[in-house]
Amino acid sequence: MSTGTATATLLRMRGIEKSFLGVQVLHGVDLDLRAGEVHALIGENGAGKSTLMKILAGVYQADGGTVELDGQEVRFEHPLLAQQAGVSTVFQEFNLLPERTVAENVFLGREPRRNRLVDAARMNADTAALLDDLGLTWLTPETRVRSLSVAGQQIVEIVKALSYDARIISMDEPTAALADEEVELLYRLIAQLKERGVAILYVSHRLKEIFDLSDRVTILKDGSLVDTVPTSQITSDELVRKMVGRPISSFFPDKLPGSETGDVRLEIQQGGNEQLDGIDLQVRGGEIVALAGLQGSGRTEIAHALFGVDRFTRGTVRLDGRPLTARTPRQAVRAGLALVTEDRKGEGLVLNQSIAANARLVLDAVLPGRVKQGTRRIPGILTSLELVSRGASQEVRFLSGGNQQKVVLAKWLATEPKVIVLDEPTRGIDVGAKERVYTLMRELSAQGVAILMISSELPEVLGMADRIVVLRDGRVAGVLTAGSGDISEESVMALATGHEEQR
Ligand SMILES: Nc1ncnc2c1ncn2[C@@H]1O[C@H](COP(=O)(O)OP(=O)(O)OP(=O)(O)O)[C@@H](O)[C@H]1O
Repeated sequence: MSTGTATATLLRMRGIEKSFLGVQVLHGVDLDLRAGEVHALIGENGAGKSTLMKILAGVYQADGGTVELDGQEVRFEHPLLAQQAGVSTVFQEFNLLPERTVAENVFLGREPRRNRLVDAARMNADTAALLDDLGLTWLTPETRVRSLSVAGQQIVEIVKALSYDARIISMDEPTAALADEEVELLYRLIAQLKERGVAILYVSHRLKEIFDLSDRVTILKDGSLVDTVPTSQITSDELVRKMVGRPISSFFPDKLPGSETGDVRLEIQQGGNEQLDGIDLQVRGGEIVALAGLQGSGRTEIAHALFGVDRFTRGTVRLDGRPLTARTPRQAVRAGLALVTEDRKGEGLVLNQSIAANARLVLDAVLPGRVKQGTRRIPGILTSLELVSRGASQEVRFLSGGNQQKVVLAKWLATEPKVIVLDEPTRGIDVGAKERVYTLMRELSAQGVAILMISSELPEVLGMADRIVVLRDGRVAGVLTAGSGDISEESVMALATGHEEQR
């Protein structure tokens, strides 16, 4: 136990100020980190979380305020200086070299040498010792990073941080790309880091994680500090109110009055290819059908096969009764499909172009005849998504991650699709904006759009879907209907894992 160190303040940030291009985004923020604590940092999209984290990491320089480490004022002019002082950051985009091994990545730029040559044996042994210490014996120093899962790569980043004797590790939405079982692994690793007295600064939009993991939570709003509180002393409603500035009453909005389920718009009969087999699926106009399942169960593969990214080699797909044979995404869009993917790295957004230009990207590229009409809808869509920006002419690279995701959504909604496939539509989006996305889904349903939603967040699946199609190993493991009584997180998981018989 590290109770002796649990209260020692390692890091003290005071009055941190930061402006970009003359616009102030941090207004005198204070933050303390104690040894052995998980300190959550939360706030709406654009609140300034990443900026504060990057100042701590030496990526950005603060315009004002002070940072003290162990009571000594420090100023990290470069990320390497922060790292050498024991302050490491695990960003969402990893800084690993995929073709090199785990050990080569951990010791990149400071390889142990013997007679001027890299001492690979020692490097591997030192890495093995670090892995061993954390009980990560399934990971070997000689493994090439490219062959690792996202979780594996994240672990390499954490091991690298520890090899620098990190006493502070910041994590930016570390579970965003992890499967459920990998999240468990991360939780265990975080518990071990705490035991060692490492302070963890944890940015996440998932409230469950904040309550599962954190000892204290700091809330930012519009670049200002709202509060820092022990997590055990705040309810999730209070937390949301401090963050969004208003209570969120019914998180999942009810169906709009007059919403009716119409004819079948999308139908897959016995769809199959290398990954999928015997997929039967129907989505009616006005209906929201969720695809649930573990990562690799075939959820995204169905979306890709529908959208012409991949293909069904068996079975038939119909859209409004007519056979759909999209061989390319372009054909799929023309037929009336939209596929909104979780797009965090800006794939599909042209980062150095404006919000306005990005929002009409699909219209311009694929639906020239509808540009005028579609473009008119864009401002309304962006407003309802609560986009935080300095106007439609702002380049998207200057938007926060969550706000970039909203532009991706807008780009697809502007095409007025008949069938919309939403792949993890609210990942990285704050709670207030999530509510807006759900309301928007209800509005689209009321207009007769058929919605196919892929989501790893079971509360979202249960809160929004009329039917849940649970996949396992590329097949439909079962279909659950909303309001039928047998529907719960457990029943979905039981189907997804194949453990239904054991319950
Ligand atoms: N390099 C930059 N240049 C200009 N403005 C920037 C830059 N980086 C961030 N901003 C602006 O600073 C503000 C805070 O952004 P930041 O990325 O810190 O938010 P965040 O709280 O991490 O949001 P999210 O939850 O969406 O990731 C936003 O208004 C953003 O547009």
